[in-house]
Amino acid sequence: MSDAAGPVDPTSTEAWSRLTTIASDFAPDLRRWFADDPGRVGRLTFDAADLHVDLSKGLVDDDVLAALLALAEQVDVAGRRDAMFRGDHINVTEDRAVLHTALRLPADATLQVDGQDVVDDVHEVLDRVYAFAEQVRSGAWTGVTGERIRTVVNIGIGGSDLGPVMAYEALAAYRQDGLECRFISNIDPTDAATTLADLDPASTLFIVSSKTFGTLETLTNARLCKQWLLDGLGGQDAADAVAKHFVAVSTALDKVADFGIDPANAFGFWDWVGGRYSVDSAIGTSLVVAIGPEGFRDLLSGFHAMDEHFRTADLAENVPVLMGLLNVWYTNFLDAQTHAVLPYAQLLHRFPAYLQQLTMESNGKGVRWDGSPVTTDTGEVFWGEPGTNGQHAFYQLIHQGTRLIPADFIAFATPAYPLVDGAQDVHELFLANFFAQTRALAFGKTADEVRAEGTREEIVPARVFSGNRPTASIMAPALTPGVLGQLIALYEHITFTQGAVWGIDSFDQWGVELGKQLAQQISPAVGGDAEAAAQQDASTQALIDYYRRHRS
Ligand SMILES: O=P(O)(O)OC[C@H]1O[C@](O)(CO)[C@@H](O)[C@@H]1O
Repeated sequence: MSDAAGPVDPTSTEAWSRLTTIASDFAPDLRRWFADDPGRVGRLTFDAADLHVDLSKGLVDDDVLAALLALAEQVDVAGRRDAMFRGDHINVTEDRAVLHTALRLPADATLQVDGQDVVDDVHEVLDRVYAFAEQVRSGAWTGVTGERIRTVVNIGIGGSDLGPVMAYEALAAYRQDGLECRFISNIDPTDAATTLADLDPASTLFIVSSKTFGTLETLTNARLCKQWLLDGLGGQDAADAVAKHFVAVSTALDKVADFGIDPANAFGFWDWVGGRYSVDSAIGTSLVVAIGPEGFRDLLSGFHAMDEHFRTADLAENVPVLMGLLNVWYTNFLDAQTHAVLPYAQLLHRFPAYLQQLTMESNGKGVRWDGSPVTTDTGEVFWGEPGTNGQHAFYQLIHQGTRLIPADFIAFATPAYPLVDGAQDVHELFLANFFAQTRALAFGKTADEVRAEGTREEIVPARVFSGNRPTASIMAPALTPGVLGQLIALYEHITFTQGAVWGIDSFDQWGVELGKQLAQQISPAVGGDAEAAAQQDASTQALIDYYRRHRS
């Protein structure tokens, strides 16, 4: 499967035909499959690093699995994976290597890419980030008035925000007391205003995080924050204040300097790190400040452990490959359109949002990496909320609605904050819900079972649960930095596997460009430029007109 030859069309493979045939009269019956096959759970449960993954409640039997693995062989998922790890330019439309896996290689590894040992580069920057974070954590780094830094505000959007904020929330138990991180992402001025409202400029440090350092939202927010800082400090020399209160993370260090941030206070990364794959680069600087270099090292080791599993495990035992293939089965053969991610861990409340960028910006594509149209549906709409909140909101549809919604359930044996209600361990009650939901979804409740409870016949149908609703259960001992790294890498590689099957470039994001361009073009019209307004379509003109009549 060479890039020159273009991707293999998955629908042209023998395995795809086999899957089509299987799907045509597929009648999943998890009750029977479990009853008839005592080995099912053992065969479909896997350990990858610290993650324990049970796929037995998925809609998959041995035939389906064999055909999916054959599909992976026939489109050469392993070859594409190896090309990624090697540093080949598999991001074809941007002619770039895709090497987020190099960000978590240990310092004694080597990886030559385009004539350069990238591991040296990675660790040189990591050491600088760690030294900076230690200074902030210890109080050695002070603001321009000599005050200790109490709040670090990360300014970034997309991958320069979602990863750090998700991990900051997830690892709340590992944060240093007395040092808070906040995050500004939206260009809605309300975001900056509410985030800064109760902060003291003298003890606030900003990290401007932007791969390109050209993103409108981030640069606008950075300017707002600079103004807020200078106004609040009153009379301090601007250059001195910026030097003590602003650092930057970017691949474009020249633009950082243009913004007025000293390159000595900037941490670089490389074009081979995609934004949505960058939380483990210097983009994670706010997180390093929060959890410390030791915590961040553990996070990186977790990523690396999952990378090694993905790189070396047989496809038949390879958890990201299996989960990616199952998603292809659900999407392309069983007509699933969305995928729920349901963490039974309050601290993972931003994980679904993080996965939305990872999966949907990666695989929401209509052309393959050679420019030809895709030959089948791609992408899945990822969404979710932490359990048990979701149970009291949208689980109704997952249990009894007409759509098939594969769902990943995530839980941890040990809670971050153990609490007891009287004699009852609340975490166990929480976990009982986690176990109950996947069981209910898999095995349902028949009409006879409903009747046996004495239910009136007219409402029996409403109380039946069909079952056979697929879930994957992911468990780990605890939500540590290492386990979080494994979890993120798991989903990165699931996303990779799906993209490889579909033959798409999962590492570009041209779909976000048109809206950005138009926003620049429409901006003068919003500000009252009649000529610019006249160039807009009738609907847009009318909406802008409404805004201009109603603004205060
Ligand atoms: O880090 P930057 O360059 O500011 O980009 C932010 C985000 O914008 C995008 O390029 C497009 O939304 C994302 O891929 C990226 O994470």
